[in-house]
Amino acid sequence: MKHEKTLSDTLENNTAAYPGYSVCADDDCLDELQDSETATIEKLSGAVTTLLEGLGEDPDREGLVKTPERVAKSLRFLTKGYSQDPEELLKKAVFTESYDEMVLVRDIDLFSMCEHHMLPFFGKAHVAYIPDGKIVGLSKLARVVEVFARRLQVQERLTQQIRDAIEHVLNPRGVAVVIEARHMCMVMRGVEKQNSVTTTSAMSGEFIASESTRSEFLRLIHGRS
Ligand SMILES: Nc1nc2c(ncn2[C@@H]2O[C@H](COP(=O)(O)OP(=O)(O)OP(=O)(O)O)[C@@H](O)[C@H]2O)c(=O)[nH]1
Ligand SMILES: [Zn+2]
Repeated sequence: MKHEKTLSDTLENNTAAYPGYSVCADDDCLDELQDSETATIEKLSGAVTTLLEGLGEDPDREGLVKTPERVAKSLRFLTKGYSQDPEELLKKAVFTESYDEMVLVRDIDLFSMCEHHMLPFFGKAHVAYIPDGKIVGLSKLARVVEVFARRLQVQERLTQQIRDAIEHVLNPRGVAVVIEARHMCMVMRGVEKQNSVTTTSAMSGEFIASESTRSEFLRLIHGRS
């Protein structure tokens, strides 16, 4: 949908104005988009003001006057994945190629927010697939991670969604995704375990059927190739 594409391009630039306006070329479309974004920022800002009051803060004191709007814009950026379609994004760079060995992009930085506490979790994703006649632009694998990470998530679902999007678009011989992340809700509060790291994996096809393929992937992501 052209509105969504324009909005996500804009949020990519992390701005409330619309300089990234390029997909949707008519003024009505731009106005509609701006109105909708302004309304969203206003709604979020109001909620942040309520939060500040709930904390016993004075939202009118100098340091906090702009905070509701800042937080609103920051949240829009951190959840921009809602307005992006990961499968469309992958389809932008699919090429016919006979390469049929594993392709692995390792150590993709990711920042997400847990849906339980809306606190960050962050770490690395490792994404591999074995092509079956089609390859995809390497950056698109990292972009897919980004789209799903920029939503409220649980790590397990994030891992599976990345696998499923690649599976749907490329129909490869197999996909493997491993995410290693630290959850701030377990570090800064709650159980307060500073060094805990959570690992999740989602695989398909040959990564499940062949133990040697799975072992090769695990060896490669841990840098012992
Ligand atoms: N499975 C899973 N759990 C998560 C993720 N992010 C946060 N959590 C957990 O979500 C759970 C929510 O548990 P609750 O008991 O409802 O919330 P809580 O009282 O704040 O829990 P504590 O964090 O243990 O203090 C906690 O165990 C969190 O560690 C995630 O990505 N996957
Ligand atoms: Zn949490």
